[in-house]
Order: sequence, then C-alpha cells, then structure tokens
Amino acid sequence: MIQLENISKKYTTKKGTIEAVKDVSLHVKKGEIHGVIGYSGAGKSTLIRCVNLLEAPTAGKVRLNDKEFTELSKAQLLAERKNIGMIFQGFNLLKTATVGDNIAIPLKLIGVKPSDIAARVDKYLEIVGLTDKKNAFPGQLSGGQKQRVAIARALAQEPDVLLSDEATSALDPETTESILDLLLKINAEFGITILLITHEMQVIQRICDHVYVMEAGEIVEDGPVIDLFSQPKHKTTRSFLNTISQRKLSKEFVDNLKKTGSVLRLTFRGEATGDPVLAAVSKEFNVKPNILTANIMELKNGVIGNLDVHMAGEKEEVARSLAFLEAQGVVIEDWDDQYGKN
Ligand SMILES: Nc1ncnc2c1ncn2[C@@H]1O[C@H](COP(=O)(O)OP(=O)(O)OP(=O)(O)O)[C@@H](O)[C@H]1O
Repeated sequence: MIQLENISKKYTTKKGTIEAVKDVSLHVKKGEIHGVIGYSGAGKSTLIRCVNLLEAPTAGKVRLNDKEFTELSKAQLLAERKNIGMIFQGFNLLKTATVGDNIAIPLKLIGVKPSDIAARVDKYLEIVGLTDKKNAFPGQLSGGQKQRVAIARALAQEPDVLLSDEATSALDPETTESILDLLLKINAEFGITILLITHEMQVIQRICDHVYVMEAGEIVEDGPVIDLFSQPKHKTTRSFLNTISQRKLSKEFVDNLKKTGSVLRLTFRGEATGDPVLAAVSKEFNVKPNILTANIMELKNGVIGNLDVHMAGEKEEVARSLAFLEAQGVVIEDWDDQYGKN
C-alpha cells in the first residue's frame, strides 16, 4: 500500500546541507498500522511529509497503491492526494468556520457533489462522537474534541491511507487513550492503512503492528512491535522502552546484589507470566530467584511480561537454571548490559 524506497531528503541552508532523511525504506501493507518513533530532530516529520510529497524527496521513490508518486504530474498528484488523509499535532482547523464547515469545505475543494457533502459531514461526525458539536466553533472545543474533528475531516475524504503527524502529542494521557481507541476503531471498521510518527512509545505500544526507530535521519531498527518490545537491539529502542516501564533500579543497588548472584531481565511473550517458571527454578535448582520489578505490557498484537530478577546462587547453578529458562522460551538479558547506563 505505502512503499518508500531509499528516500533521502537534504535541505540546503546558509550553514550548509542538512540530511534530514537518509536512505529510508518502509512498506506498510493494506490495513496495517505502522509507527515511526524518534527523538526531536530525527527526521520523522520530513519523512511523513515525503509520503504525500508535501516535501519532495531528494532521492528515492514513493509508491502508493502501486502508483509511482514521484513520477506523477501536478494534476495527477492532486487527484491522488484525495486518497491520503492527514492529521496533525496542532489540528489545523479553521477557527472561523463551524465544526461542520471544517469538514465540508475540503470536500467542496476536492469536488464532492454538494448533495453528498451534508451526508458525509453527519456520517463522520457520528463516527467520531461529535454529532452535537456540528455548529460549534473550534475555540469552543477541548483538544481531544478538536483532534476528533480533524479525524472526521480526514475520513470524510474517504481515503485509503491516514498519515498522523504527532496527533496525540498535545493531548493529556486520558485524551490520548481515547484518540488512539478511535484510530484503532477506524482502522478496524474501514480497513484504513495508517502511518504515524510519534515520540511516545505508548502510542506504538497501543496501536501499531510494526515500528521503525529513527535517529539522525536513519531507521536504526524496525520490526513487528512484539519483537522490538521483547528483544530490543538498538540503544535508542531500549531508551524509548524505558519511558514506558516503571522499573527503575539504581546501579548501586544492582551492583550490590551482583555480589551474591546475577541480576537479569527476563522477558516472557504471550499470556504466560513468570511466576510458574520461577517457582520451577527454585524447586529444580539450588537457586533462589527474587523478583525485583515486574511489568506487563499489552500490545496491539499480544502481551509481553518483563521481570527484573536477582538469581541468588553459585555461578554454575545459576547458569544451569538460565539454560532451563531459555528452553522455556524466556528471553534473558544481563541487567547491566541493557539498562545500567540509562
Ligand atoms: N525546511 C527545512 N529547512 C532546513 N532544515 C530543515 C527543514 N525541515 C527540517 N529541517 C531539519 O531536518 C532535521 C529533521 O527535522 P524533522 O522536523 O523532520 O525532525 P522530527 O523528528 O520531526 O523532529 P520533531 O519531533 O522536533 O518535529 C532537523 O535537523 C531539522 O532542523
């Protein structure tokens, strides 16, 4: 559905050339939700704006529904853009127009028949739960309600693809949850394909199938969300994961525990929790596992459990117990390697 092939974007400024995006490729299949996460300046906005050619890439190809966007004429591109809805952090609503008109005006501009416009406005306001706000002005709405209007406006074009540029970044955590629920609902009901950019790992956790971690213009790691959350490889991915885990152990505390055993992070995929396997460890081996922190993350496509554990015992016995845990499908990482330096 959305294919970016070797996209690069350079900006030439007085101070020199900035490579905002470097050789990025991604493929979002129909009906999937993919997220690009990165810190400020990573190149996320530039990348997402390359999808609908709001930003022309310096190199690379953009393909949507097998159409080569980079080779279309201006008129063809305008026509194809109807297929792409977009929502923004700042909502981009017209302040002097009512909610209903905010949805109707773009429909007029893209040539929807006047008789269809009123029906679409009502339909999509109902979907986002704002039927009663049709005659209100944006200034009379909360941030969450404004984003719902923006989502209704994007959906009313009946696009195949929705691009989301930090859509929840200006919202409080509860409102963020409700907007993410709405995005999941429209993805499920209309099969709309979503590509989003964010700096919030909980957005990736809650709604994405696939995640790309971006840094200094490049994708440094990507994969299905469940894989990246259970076995992150890049330090930036780990650092983002730490933003949603409540586990905070001090290095001093861990170093002290290491005198009497190993301190490990155990990751369990699926519904299984760590308790039964750890009970088996203390029964089968001369090792005493102590749970230091525990965390369960619900993802769009599964559940991951993490335990930070102190395995008290002789080195060889601890090693035997770890081989046993690995055979049960538990991912084991040394705590210090992974998290001590954050
Ligand atoms: N129009 C422009 N002209 C020159 N440099 C630009 C332009 N737009 C972006 N950049 C630079 O490109 C780099 C990537 O910026 P971009 O806005 O894409 O990052 P981002 O990950 O979206 O950051 P943020 O989360 O802060 O929006 C930055 O160094 C930025 O200063």
